Amino acid sequence: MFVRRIVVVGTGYVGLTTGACLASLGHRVVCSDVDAAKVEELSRGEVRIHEPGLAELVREGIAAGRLEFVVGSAAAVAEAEVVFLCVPTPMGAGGGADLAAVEAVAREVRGVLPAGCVLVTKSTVPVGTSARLRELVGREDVPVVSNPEFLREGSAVHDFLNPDRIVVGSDSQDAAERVAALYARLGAPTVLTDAASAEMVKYAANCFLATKLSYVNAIAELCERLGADIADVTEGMGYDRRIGQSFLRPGPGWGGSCLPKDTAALLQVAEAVDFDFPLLRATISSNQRQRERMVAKVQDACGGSLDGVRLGLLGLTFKAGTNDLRDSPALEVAHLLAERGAELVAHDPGLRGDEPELPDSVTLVDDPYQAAKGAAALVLLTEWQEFRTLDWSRVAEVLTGPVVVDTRNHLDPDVLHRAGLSWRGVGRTR
Ligand SMILES: NC(=O)c1ccc[n+]([C@@H]2O[C@H](COP(=O)([O-])OP(=O)(O)OC[C@H]3O[C@@H](n4cnc5c(N)ncnc54)[C@H](O)[C@@H]3O)[C@@H](O)[C@H]2O)c1
Ligand SMILES: O=c1ccn([C@@H]2O[C@H](COP(=O)(O)OP(=O)(O)O[C@H]3O[C@H](CO)[C@@H](O)[C@H](O)[C@H]3O)[C@@H](O)[C@H]2O)c(=O)[nH]1
Repeated sequence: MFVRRIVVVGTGYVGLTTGACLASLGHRVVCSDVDAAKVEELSRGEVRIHEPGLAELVREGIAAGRLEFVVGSAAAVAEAEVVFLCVPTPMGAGGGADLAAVEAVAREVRGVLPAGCVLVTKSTVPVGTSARLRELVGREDVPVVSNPEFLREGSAVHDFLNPDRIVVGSDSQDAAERVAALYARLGAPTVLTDAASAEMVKYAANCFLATKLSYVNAIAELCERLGADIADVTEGMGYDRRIGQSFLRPGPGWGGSCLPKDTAALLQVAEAVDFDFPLLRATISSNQRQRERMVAKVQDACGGSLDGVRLGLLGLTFKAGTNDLRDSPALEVAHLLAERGAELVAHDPGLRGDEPELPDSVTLVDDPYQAAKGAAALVLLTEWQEFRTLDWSRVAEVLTGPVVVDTRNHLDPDVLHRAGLSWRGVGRTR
């Protein structure tokens, strides 16, 4: 059954993907945002974020008359059947989730939501937020539903349309079923539960993923000390179906717009109910240590000092396939290298150079060979596919030192060795 009017508030990674994908499933969607310039661009089919297939879906939705963009939420929701909140919930003071945007929208729309309309939180919000929103909205005729989103950046459209599961929680069974029905065509396993449990699923999943990565990064360090090879170790672990092969790649630490803020938020929620959570604290502190460990690796590769040393960096985004720099481990490693006196020249295929998050200490160049030119070492920080197939002989010619530090174990050491380069990975014996 198609819904005549879905409103999606917030047109970022989650909101725009949700709006465009729901329109592609046949629903009629209005997306609203406070950013008037963005709304204008989106109305022309121009998409700023780098997500495969998203711009195409947006243009198709507009052309089919099923997707439109407006500024502000109050007017948009007047005839809505379902309203999705997809606004930011960044890390606030003390580590908790800042709910200012979610609450601002709730206040903006509470007087104009039609009777029977369902208000859905898709933003990641702490347990108890649905209950708080119900009070804030103060409308018996407007049920509140939690429907957390699990998409990954870089594969947002694919993940939305091929979800591992749909989670919908509410104290109103009827409202939860109406929201679950929107996804019926996707045929995904659906968990229908109460609002608190749905909110908890999201944090429990992200914190589990972060813990898995901190664990793998620690095992990689142990491999280095004991002479074992992390690639073989994780392959051997991953064949156990209870563990699985995914999310086992060591790196410069986990980052991005979600895992860091969500781990901090769950820790704060735990503290608020007097629950000591040393496991999660260690997950977070190990991640900070991992970044510092990568810097020590680079320093060691450069003979002990980074003062005045020129380094080429490959990648600055928090992972490949996105132009998102929020909480990027690569940026933090760059910051720590600059603090030790290194001169940094970087290339990232996802960046244009006008991103406000780019620090002054890094010069961004258009191609990887320019980043390598005159550098004492090349440091790979983000696993862009194109870095695997560089002309390594050309890289070796322009580097002043023959060293490549590969913080993602992304490159083929044999290929680099053949080009006369020395390769240093993470937790590898080769
Ligand atoms: N990025 C992801 O991969 C991802 C995945 C799952 C869940 N989430 C969660 O989804 C939420 C949104 O994340 P995002 O990455 O899409 O954020 P984003 O920063 O990419 O986009 C948020 C959008 O909301 C708009 N906005 C802010 N305040 C508004 C208001 N009052 N009214 C209307 N629009 C407003 C902003 O202009 C922006 O366009 C967060 O809670 C996040 O934790 C994100
Ligand atoms: O084997 C791995 C996998 C990931 N990472 C790093 O972990 C971070 C997070 O990666 P990923 O989870 O792919 O990125 P996100 O797009 O932030 O997605 C996470 O955060 C989203 C927002 O909550 C959730 O919806 C997703 O399910 C969850 O995977 C990045 O820095 C990656 O480089 C590794 O170092 N090794």
